[in-house]
Amino acid sequence: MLLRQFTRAPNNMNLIRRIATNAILKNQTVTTNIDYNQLVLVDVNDKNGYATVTLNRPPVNSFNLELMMALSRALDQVERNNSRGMILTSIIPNIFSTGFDIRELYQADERRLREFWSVLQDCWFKLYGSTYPTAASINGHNPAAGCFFALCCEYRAMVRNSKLGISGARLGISIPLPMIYTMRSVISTRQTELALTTGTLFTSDDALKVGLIDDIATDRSDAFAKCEAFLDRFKDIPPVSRGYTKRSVRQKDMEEIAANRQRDTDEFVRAVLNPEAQSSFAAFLGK
Ligand SMILES: CCCC/C=C\CC(=O)SCCNC(=O)CCNC(=O)[C@H](O)C(C)(C)COP(=O)(O)OP(=O)(O)OC[C@H]1O[C@@H](n2cnc3c(N)ncnc32)[C@H](O)[C@@H]1OP(=O)(O)O
Repeated sequence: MLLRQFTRAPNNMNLIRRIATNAILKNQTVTTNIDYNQLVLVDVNDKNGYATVTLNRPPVNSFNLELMMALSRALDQVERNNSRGMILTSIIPNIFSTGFDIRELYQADERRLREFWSVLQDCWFKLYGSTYPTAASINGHNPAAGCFFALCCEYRAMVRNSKLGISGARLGISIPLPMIYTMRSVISTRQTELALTTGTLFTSDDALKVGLIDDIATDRSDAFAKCEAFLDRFKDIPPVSRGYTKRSVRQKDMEEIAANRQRDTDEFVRAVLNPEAQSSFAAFLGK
């Protein structure tokens, strides 16, 4: 009960979340027969109160609408459980995520595409705007959208010999604002612009040098242990003041997206349906 009070969101952020949620309640595509609890696993460690959120869509954890929805539900669960912290990771041994499922983008149905982006926005509000401490245990390659979710966290440990970055430029996709704001919250504006306009995929050494990750790990269990050690740093910090401060740092970005959610979605649809991007997707899929 006490913990619930400590971790409650500031009122203005509740408003942002309400605006955000209302926007997607209209026109939702109904997806049936999906076991969302299996696509993203949520496990809470009783000893330290940390939740582990594990992406579980082999072979490469590509984000289709269903995986995105499962992540959104998992983040709700973490919030509801009043977890003391959260570690985002993947079940696949050497891959965190391949990013968006190209099959979701190629010759996409516009209505489903809009819903896809709307759910991504939700995930962003929930993860980037979370009050509890967050860490990403990057156990392998993480190009594109998976990198975006890892960057929403407060800390990243990545196993050596993996690559990470938001590579959309290589496919002819312009990068939407939530991704820009999120990367800019981790590295400088100059480095963000450079990374996103070149679609750079950073080696672990280069990612560490530029500040995209905080530590290099020897393997997945080392990455996970490093994430736990990061979360432990907040053990003696009162959570409510910590949460408010984190939210205040990130608030401007979220207010801007909440106020321009429709425009952000229109931009995403335009970016994905543009002929240059569509021919990259076709080439990827061997069409
Ligand atoms: C406006 C949007 C903002 C822009 C930002 C991001 C958008 C995106 O996220 S677009 C997606 C970008 N992602 C990529 O370009 C990554 C491409 N994939 C890879 O580099 C490798 O697959 C990876 C390093 C992740 C893993 O390599 P391997 O372990 O060698 O596996 P395979 O390459 O053999 O892949 C296995 C299997 O999965 C299929 N696959 C891989 N990625 C995707 C994907 N993004 N979408 C759909 N399918 C994907 C791949 O084709 C293989 O399929 P099969 O040949 O049928 O086995």
